[in-house]
This record gives sequence, structure tokens and C-alpha cells, in this order.
Amino acid sequence: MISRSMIPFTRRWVVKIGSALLTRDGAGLERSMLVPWVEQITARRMAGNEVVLVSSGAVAEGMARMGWRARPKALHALQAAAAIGQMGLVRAYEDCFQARGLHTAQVLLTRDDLADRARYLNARSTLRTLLKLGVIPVINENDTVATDELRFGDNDTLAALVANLIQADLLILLTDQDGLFDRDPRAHADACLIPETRVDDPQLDRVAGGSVTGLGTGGMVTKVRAARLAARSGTPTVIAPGRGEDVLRRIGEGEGVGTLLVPFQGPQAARKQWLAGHLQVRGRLTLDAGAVNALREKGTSLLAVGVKEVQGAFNRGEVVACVDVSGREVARGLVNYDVQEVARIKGHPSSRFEAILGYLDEEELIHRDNLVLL
Ligand SMILES: Nc1ncnc2c1ncn2[C@@H]1O[C@H](COP(=O)(O)OP(=O)(O)O)[C@@H](O)[C@H]1O
Ligand SMILES: N[C@@H](CCC(=O)OP(=O)(O)O)C(=O)O
Repeated sequence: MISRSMIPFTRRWVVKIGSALLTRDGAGLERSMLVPWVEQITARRMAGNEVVLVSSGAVAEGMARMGWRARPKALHALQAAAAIGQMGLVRAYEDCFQARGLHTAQVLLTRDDLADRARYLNARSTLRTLLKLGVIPVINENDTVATDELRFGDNDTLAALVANLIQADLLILLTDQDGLFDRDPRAHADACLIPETRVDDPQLDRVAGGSVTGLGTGGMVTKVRAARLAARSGTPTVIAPGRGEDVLRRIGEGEGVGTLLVPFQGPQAARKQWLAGHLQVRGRLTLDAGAVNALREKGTSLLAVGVKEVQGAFNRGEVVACVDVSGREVARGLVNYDVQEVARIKGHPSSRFEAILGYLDEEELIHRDNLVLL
């Protein structure tokens, strides 16, 4: 079970900054407010963390640019506001990060992108590549195309699903309060901060209220829900004061800032449950003894070179069972190539993929992050 003292050993972070923090009560994006976070994120990168930023603020900035005082009710007007405001948002981040020698990348996602297996893997590979390149991905919901059914609805949920996607070690939700209180501190002056709690504590449903600012969308309800979603990949969450001095460094050093929401199980157990529970097995790969050994003893990814046979009908992103030569299931995971492709590349090293297929999507057949041993 994670505790504050383990946070200094976490590497991959998703940091979410809410609208309530980025704008001064509806006056549009406040660039000067961005600077401290950009400086802190830059410092975390230098300290060895990989950081993915999820930033709200597009609607608030769009409203300010259009001179609208109230958040529009009609979806098309909200979408227009987001499209207008997103320009200012990414420009502000790009300028600020570039001044500190870091590149940024805009990533806009809809719920559908993460529900579809192949798109899920594509989004995951892109984000992993960006992190490897040392770039800071700046993610927001793709509000322009997201219809009601397709929406994440709030960026707390989006940030949690991104944490699942890249198997983040920590999710940090920066907001305008000091953390999660036992009651809404805007309405109750005597509300007390909760320093740490388990995400499955049923009391949390009672304490978390909605948003009253009219700029943000979710309030604490969506933050608690997000922490529960993040816990599905074993990721702990810290709800923290975005305006606090040096807040990311202090969290990173294990200080008791904000509220730590502890998941009920570790990453490997969480991944196992997710793979076992949600997805149907579409095919079967028979592995040679060397591959079985590498998976079991070294926890490596599965490479095509160790695959002897392939059966079933599966597409990229679907679940396949990995069996040994006696037919006993050893592992299960999300496969990076479809059945026809696997039939051609099995037994070959990844360096041959380009010659055989004409392209190389991924070096691994199943990446170890998407593989559970049975
Ligand atoms: N138990 C609680 N503890 C802290 N804040 C709460 C609580 N219940 C409701 N809130 C409200 O949640 C708001 C933060 O959510 P929101 O406005 O959606 O911000 P953000 O833009 O950061 O997502 C706070 O300003 C506060 O009024
Ligand atoms: N995509 C929207 C996100 C709105 C939203 O969730 O805001 P918040 O509750 O402040 O995180 C935007 O950029 O305005």
C-alpha cells in the first residue's frame, strides 16, 4: 500500500490543472498563473520525473475572448468556446515551456479514443514516445467533436483515464482548495482537511460536493471518482493546492501536502483484474521455452521471435492468451499486431519486421505494461 514516503520513488506523473486555477474568476486565462506550474513541471523533469499535463481552461478562455459572462448551456456554444480558447491555452503553455527549453505537444482526446482498443494503443504509444523524447504532452478533451455520450465531461476523469493509459505512478489533481475537506470549505468555514484516505472509503461519497465557481465542472465529486478510476491501474492520487508554494516539489519529496487517496491494490494486481474482467480472449500464441522463461523470470515484453504458433481471429489491441508448448496458459495481454501480421512475423526478431511487413509499428508483440502473468 502506497504511503507519502514512497512518493519520492515514483517516476511517471499525470498532473491535472483545473479551470478554477487558470483563470481569475472568469477573466480568461491568466498567463502569470501558468508560470509557477511550468517552472515546477520543468524542475520535476530535470529531477527525472516524466510528466504528462492535463489542462482545462479552454472554455473559460474562449468565454473571456468572446466576452461571455456565464458558461453557455448549449453544447454547440460550449464547443465553440472550447475551440476558441484552446488556441490561447496551448500557445501560453508552448511559450512558457519553450522559454525553459522544453517542447510541448498538444493531445486532444475523446472518451471513444480510449474505449476503442486500437486507438487506445495508438494513444498510448504516442504518449510513451513523447515522454521518451523529453516532450511535455499537454492534454485536453477534444471538445469540438465530443457529443454528450462521448464526453469525459470533466478533466478529472480524463486525467484518471490517461493515468490508466500510461500506467502512471501518481496522479496529481491541482485545484483551488488545499485538498479534500470533510465538507465543502466554501460553504463551511470549519471544514477540516483530510490528509490521507483509502479511495474505497464510502464516507468520501458524503463529503465531496460539486463545483460552485461556474468555471470548473466537477468539484470534488469528480476528483474522488477520478481517484477511484486511477486506482484501477494501482495509481494513487493527490488532490493538492495549485496555488501552494512549490507544491509539486513538496509532493515529490513526500511532504504531507493536500489529500493522498490510496488505491486498494498494487499495479500488477490491478492490471490483472482489468485484463481478466473486461476483455474477451480472441486468440492464442504458443511460445517457445525461452520466451516463457523471459516472461516469467525477467518480466520482459513478449517478442515475436519467441512465438511458434498463432491461432484465432484478433485485431491489434485485442486480448490474446500466451501458452507454452504443452498448451498451459502462461500470460495474457493486449497484442500490438493482428493475426495475419503475427503469422508473418512469428519467429523473427523485430529488426526484420520492416522487411517482412513493410513497416514497424512496435518492437514488442505485447508490451510488458499490457501483459499479466497467470
Ligand atoms: N469536500 C470538499 N473539499 C474541498 N472542496 C470541495 C468539497 N466539496 C466541494 N468542493 C468544491 O470543489 C471546488 C473545486 O472543484 P472545481 O471548481 O471543479 O475546480 P477545478 O477547476 O480545479 O476542477 C472547490 O472550489 C470547492 O468549492
Ligand atoms: N475541456 C474543458 C474542461 C472543463 C473542465 O473539466 O474543467 P475543470 O473542472 O476545471 O477541470 C476546458 O478545457 O475548458
